[in-house]
Amino acid sequence: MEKIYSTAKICAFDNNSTCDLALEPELTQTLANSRNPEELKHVWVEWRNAVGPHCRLLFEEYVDLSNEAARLNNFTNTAESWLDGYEDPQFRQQIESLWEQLKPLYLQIHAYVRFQLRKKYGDVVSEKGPIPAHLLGNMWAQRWRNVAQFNLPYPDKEEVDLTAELRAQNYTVDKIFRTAEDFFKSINLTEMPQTFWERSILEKPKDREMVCHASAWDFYDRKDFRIKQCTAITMEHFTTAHHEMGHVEYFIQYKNQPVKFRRGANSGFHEAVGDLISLSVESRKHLRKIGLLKSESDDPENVLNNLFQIGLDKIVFLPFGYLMDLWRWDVFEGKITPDEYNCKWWELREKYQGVEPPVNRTDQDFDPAAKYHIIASVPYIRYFVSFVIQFQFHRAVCEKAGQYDANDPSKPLHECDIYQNTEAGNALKKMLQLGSSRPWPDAIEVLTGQRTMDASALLEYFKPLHKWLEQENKKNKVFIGWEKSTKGCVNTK
Ligand SMILES: O=C(CCC(O)(O)[C@H](Cc1ccccc1)NC(=O)c1ccccc1)N[C@@H](Cc1c[nH]c2ccccc12)C(=O)O
Ligand SMILES: [Zn+2]
Repeated sequence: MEKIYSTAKICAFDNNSTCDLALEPELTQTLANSRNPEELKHVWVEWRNAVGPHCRLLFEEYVDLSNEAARLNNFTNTAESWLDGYEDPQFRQQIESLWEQLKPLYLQIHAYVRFQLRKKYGDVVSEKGPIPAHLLGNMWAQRWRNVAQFNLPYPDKEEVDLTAELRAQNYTVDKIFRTAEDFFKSINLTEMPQTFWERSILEKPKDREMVCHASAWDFYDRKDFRIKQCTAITMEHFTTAHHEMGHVEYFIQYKNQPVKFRRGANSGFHEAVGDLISLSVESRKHLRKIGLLKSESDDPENVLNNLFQIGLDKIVFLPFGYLMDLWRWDVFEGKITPDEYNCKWWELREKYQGVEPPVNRTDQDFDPAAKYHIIASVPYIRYFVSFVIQFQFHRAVCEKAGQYDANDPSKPLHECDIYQNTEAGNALKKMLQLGSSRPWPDAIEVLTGQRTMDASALLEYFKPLHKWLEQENKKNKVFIGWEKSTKGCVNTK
């Protein structure tokens, strides 16, 4: 399935003699930059046609083999095996409770974006229904930052978008990774060893096919750590470089643990390290420090525009981060059978994300395979966990750096930047060095003083945006939530 996914190609929208377009970089770029709904629909549908049907039977076989392996390891099925690392029988209930706390914020940004998209695209976007998934700037509608420029709260205050700025300043792939490394070093974490630069693959090779989905690798010899990424000069890849290097920093911090404990406290911790650093990097204060933001003024409109763009990544991701394994847990437990795979997927996409397919789907399609983690058997609830705990980590390190104080409105959480603050870095380091040697509540307590996952830090970070969205949606009399989709998935049997 990885081979099918990593080598799949489709033909261009306006020219079907060009048929060598791959997910990265071509299709990703089109979904990010095209404003032509027909072209977006073409890329969205053709990608799914190129991967889904060819993976459908392989996936069924994978489910049986994976469950057999789980049983041989004394688990009931793969779902139980995947959840074992969270060491809490209440884990799924905790995730559901976190989603209930975060859902109101999601409903507000969803309603606002649907209103804006309707202004831009007209009736292809219904007033009260789910949002068509191909118009949101991303192949899986999991982050909507690429459609920020016609959704900004204060559009007349628009500043140059970061992808344009990176290109204007001739950022290279190497400079993207050196910039990320510089941040980690500045807070007293560790520079990349020489072999990292010699052995990593940071650009898509021209002479051969490669699994382009980014990944970080620990060779467990305490010296050899690498990243594989088909890096493009975009803001998304700039953030992904920090994400991948966060994995490598964790490898380095726990490298003196016994091999058994050279893992994240739980898988969400591993996904949170790089994204935590990105929360500082994407603050206006930091972007200005590294010359990616020219404007001197930090007036409230500019600050809110920036917070909104971060929300299009972080808030928007939450329902997707949840539904991915809601679907797979049911598949492994046999609650979703092969002929229900696709229509149950679209039920969850509508119920949690409020998105719909641009064209009707059937049980003969297999749209989950359009996402790397499904065909590569990479669990996904780890990212939902990460998107919650990274804000708890951010609140803790920002307090340590004296950049956040719950009682001081002049130091809001979303303006914090821990760059060059070694006290913050040392506090983070103490948690990372534990690896998986202690239960994860002990690890998170070392940094934050809390022993549980807690949505309050994320809600605190986005509080100004939440208030603005509620006012704006009320002013525009926008319908909050979504009615039943007119598109969807039909069983042909
Ligand atoms: O998949 C990734 C990044 C890839 C990864 O770094 O998480 C990678 C996935 C993977 C796992 C196993 C085999 C191959 C790829 N995980 C790792 O490399 C990794 C390394 C060490 C420990 C655990 C995971 N991000 C997610 C979502 C995401 C989270 N934070 C982001 C920031 C920017 C952009 C996307 C994301 C996605 O693209 O849907
Ligand atoms: Zn990761």
